[in-house]
Amino acid sequence: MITLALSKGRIFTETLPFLAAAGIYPLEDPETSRKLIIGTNNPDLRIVVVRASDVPTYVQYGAADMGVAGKDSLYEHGGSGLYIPLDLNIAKCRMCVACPRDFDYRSKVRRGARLRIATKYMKYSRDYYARIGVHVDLIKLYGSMELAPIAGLSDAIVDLVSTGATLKANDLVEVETIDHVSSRLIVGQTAMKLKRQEILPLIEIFEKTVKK
Ligand SMILES: Nc1ncnc2c1ncn2[C@@H]1O[C@H](COP(=O)(O)OP(=O)(O)OP(=O)(O)O)[C@@H](O)[C@H]1O
Ligand SMILES: O=P(O)(O)OC[C@H]1O[C@H](OP(=O)(O)OP(=O)(O)O)[C@H](O)[C@@H]1O
Repeated sequence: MITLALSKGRIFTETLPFLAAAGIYPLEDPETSRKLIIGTNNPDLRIVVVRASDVPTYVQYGAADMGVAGKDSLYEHGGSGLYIPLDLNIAKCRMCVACPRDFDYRSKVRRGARLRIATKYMKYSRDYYARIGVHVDLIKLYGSMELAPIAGLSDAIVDLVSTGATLKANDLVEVETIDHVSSRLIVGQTAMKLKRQEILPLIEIFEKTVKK
């Protein structure tokens, strides 16, 4: 039995074509079902539905053999116990710094002002600002980052941006791009050893299905 960890929403939806290429179809839709373990037409493959940021943890500890996780989740997790054999090139977005239109981010950074940054992505933010040598105070949030600068909680945010619609709707502008993000196929190191024969053919099919 192979257990695949997916988060519902865009990762689940965008992974479906890869599963279909391998002749695999989930028996239920996580958007409508409350079940967290979903069978497929292949009795040897099941899907566990977890939070996007929990996918690497399930795979690391062998509770799932494989998973699909965004580069953001993988970076925050650290990658311990994981192989990352394939960039599926799905759920594409970018990790950005954004702030209110009227906040002079560049001159504050230039003058060495200590910035308050609200984010869900503590490691990405810490490493980025350490790399460029800027002192920041990080405030950990779990969602709706765009509200923080409007509500006066922070000067700026580090968050994922795709179309830019959420920033625009909240009068924020992107001032730095930290990284380009897409989702990756991940495999647990133990699973790769013990279930190699089942996993390798799947990786091969997924690889042929990647859209460049
Ligand atoms: N607006 C977006 N457009 C495209 N891809 C995105 C976007 N936002 C996030 N992603 C990518 O899709 C992945 C899954 O996003 P999803 O919204 O399901 O989870 P999340 O809310 O970021 O995480 P969690 O549920 O663990 O808090 C993210 O890890 C990221 O890589
Ligand atoms: O640039 P955009 O296309 O507006 O996407 C950016 C938004 O997407 C993500 O949120 P989340 O996944 O929680 O929400 P979503 O369902 O709106 O994408 C991210 O945290 C932003 O809020």
